[in-house]
Amino acid sequence: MIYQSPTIQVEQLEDNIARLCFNAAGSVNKFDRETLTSLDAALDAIKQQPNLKGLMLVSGKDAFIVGADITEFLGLFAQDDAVLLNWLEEANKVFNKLEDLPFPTISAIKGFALGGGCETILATDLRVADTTARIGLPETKLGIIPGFGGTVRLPRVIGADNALEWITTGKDQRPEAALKVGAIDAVVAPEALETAAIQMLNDAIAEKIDWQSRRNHKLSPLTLPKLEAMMSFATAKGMVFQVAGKHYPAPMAAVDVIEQAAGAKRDEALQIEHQAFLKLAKTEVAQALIGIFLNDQLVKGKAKKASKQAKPVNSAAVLGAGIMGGGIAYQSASKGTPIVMKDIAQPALELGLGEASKLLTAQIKRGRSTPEKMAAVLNNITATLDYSAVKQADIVVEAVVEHPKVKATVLAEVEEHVSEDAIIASNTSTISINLLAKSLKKPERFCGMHFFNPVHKMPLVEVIRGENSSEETIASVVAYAAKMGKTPIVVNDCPGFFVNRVLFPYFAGFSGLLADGADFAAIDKVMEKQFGWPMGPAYLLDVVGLDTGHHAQAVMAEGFPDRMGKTGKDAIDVMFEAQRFGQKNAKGFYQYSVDRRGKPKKDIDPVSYELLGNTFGELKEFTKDEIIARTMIPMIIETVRCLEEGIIATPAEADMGLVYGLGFPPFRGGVFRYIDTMGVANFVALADKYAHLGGLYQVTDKMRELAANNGSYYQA
Ligand SMILES: NC(=O)c1ccc[n+]([C@@H]2O[C@H](COP(=O)([O-])OP(=O)(O)OC[C@H]3O[C@@H](n4cnc5c(N)ncnc54)[C@H](O)[C@@H]3O)[C@@H](O)[C@H]2O)c1
Repeated sequence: MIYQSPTIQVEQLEDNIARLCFNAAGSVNKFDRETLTSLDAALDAIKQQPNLKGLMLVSGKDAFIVGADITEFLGLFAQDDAVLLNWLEEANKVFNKLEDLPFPTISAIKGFALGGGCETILATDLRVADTTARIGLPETKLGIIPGFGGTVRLPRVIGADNALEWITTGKDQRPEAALKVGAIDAVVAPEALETAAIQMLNDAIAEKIDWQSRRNHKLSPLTLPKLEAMMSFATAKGMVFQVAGKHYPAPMAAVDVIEQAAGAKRDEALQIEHQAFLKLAKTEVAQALIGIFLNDQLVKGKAKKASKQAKPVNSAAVLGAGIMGGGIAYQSASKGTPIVMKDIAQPALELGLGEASKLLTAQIKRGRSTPEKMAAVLNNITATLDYSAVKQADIVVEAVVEHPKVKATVLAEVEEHVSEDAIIASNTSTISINLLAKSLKKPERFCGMHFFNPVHKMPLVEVIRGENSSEETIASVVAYAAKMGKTPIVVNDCPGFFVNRVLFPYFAGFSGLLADGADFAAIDKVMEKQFGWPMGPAYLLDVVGLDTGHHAQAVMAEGFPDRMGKTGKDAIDVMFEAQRFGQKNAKGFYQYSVDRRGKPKKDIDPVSYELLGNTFGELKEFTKDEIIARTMIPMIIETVRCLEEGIIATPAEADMGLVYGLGFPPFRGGVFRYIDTMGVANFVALADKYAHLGGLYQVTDKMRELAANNGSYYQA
């Protein structure tokens, strides 16, 4: 044994080859500080070993190295520039040490080699992957750029154009794609990985492969003719701006760094990378995106824990084959849980199955599925008008029309037909879970399972705990949602549950602005372009449907009369009364048509201005800040109330619910990250300026207390 630590072991093989194995104690290898220090020491030990002729890097896990330890990032990035720069320089010395060894080196890659893992393999002279490998630099997705030499080595290995694409998109690559651009030198079967790597290393040792000139190429400036360089970078910048947009600066910074460092040798190029990294690491966007990554891990961890307590769900049933029922059936079937879809009307069943076929056909067209897979998914859906097929279901999801009496009847009926221990869940969006539970003999087996439309696209599922829901019921529904590929978040029962409870105050803020003469299209523009929502509130209401919105608003007003009770007619009422229901009947705030290529089109409609003008008078101008404050403050305060009342368990889950359920701009990280970034005291001061607008603008006592104590919702 040449070297041993809890994360790395180095042994000497025949032919004077050293085998360095990353093998941390946990389930994966990642680059935390301990592993970096260990790698440094291992390389020193290797350098001191006489007679070595080559080094092979391998992993003792299913994956090579999944990346840097992101849990260390927020704490690290909060430190002074000098500390952060020192960390970068020390880490890069280790990678340079690996690159500068006096003999050829090779990486044998299986599974993920991402971020720091990818930067490790780039520091060796040769790379062999097996068919399970996934290679890439995802850092820009976290609002930063690669910091361990990725922006320097990758363009020198695979060319500027390819590297720009890899780094700015952050996507991981399959081995065939990596081989095609020269990121790796061979792809082999998993069982042949180490043998193939040793063979290639021996070829290099025997000078059959010119590893020295490959290495020199990595240490030198990028060789690009001037005109070509200008074209590459200009094209990349145009593309990046279009895709990432102004709110996501990291991809553009990556292009700049590669361009600036193109004429430099390795060490100078690395300095350019360090400086850009330092700047990005301090941005609010990086904090928000890293926060989202960590929150996502937390939510996934909770789902994983729940699956240990869950009852296995081998077959499911959905009642109602409408928009939601059809979507739920498709999602369950395509993720491998057979499902019975029951309705009371044959045409509804045909519609539900038709929707599933449409989605599957689209996937085949995009090359993401095959006719065989499509047949298998459709075979997993049994459409029926009869309850008897529901008998063997482990879980039944009720998704019939949104009517308390109909749902009560259907729930009581289904309980008569299912097995003793089957779980029953409702996809209601507005009816109290505690109220619906009253129709069941065994309310402990019941909870809410609130999907979002369209089911196959929207990642969130709210799992709603009623006062009688058992923990096993909740755990089983959470596990089933996760098995369907969704992100489940558990909330307690209240009007609107979590997502709609915080959405409607935002709509109320929007309606208030319109009542004071604001232009809805101007509001949408600010909320989309400035704040970053995928749709502004008027457009969102059109998509949700103003009939649905009108109904849900009434439920919220009844649930929280002090804050959400209405005093007069608002913009939603005006649209509803004029039967402008939104996209569904082509008229809402906007008007909708289909363009020549068959794509849906949205236009300004003078009629809606006339209707609103008749009720609220002349249009007035509002500043961007006023628009953002008046719409966002009610949503933010209501989110805080949900946390204080225990409707949602943690700021992390609330923020993920907002990002996944409503498309809250990821670069802002969610409501709690947004307040923390602004400073709780600053937020309270801002809300106080608008307190005269009513109960939705009144901050809670606890918020005031937190502001006074200089506190925050997240701990760094
Ligand atoms: N559409 C959305 O955006 C959305 C989002 C989240 C939740 N939801 C909720 O999902 C549920 C269904 O909504 P939808 O939009 O799919 O409605 P929908 O009108 O498209 O479908 C309802 C289906 O239920 C069927 N049905 C009626 N009575 C039945 C019975 N006794 N047994 C079996 N089937 C019966 C109808 O034939 C119809 O096919 C509602 O509770 C709704 O609030 C809807």
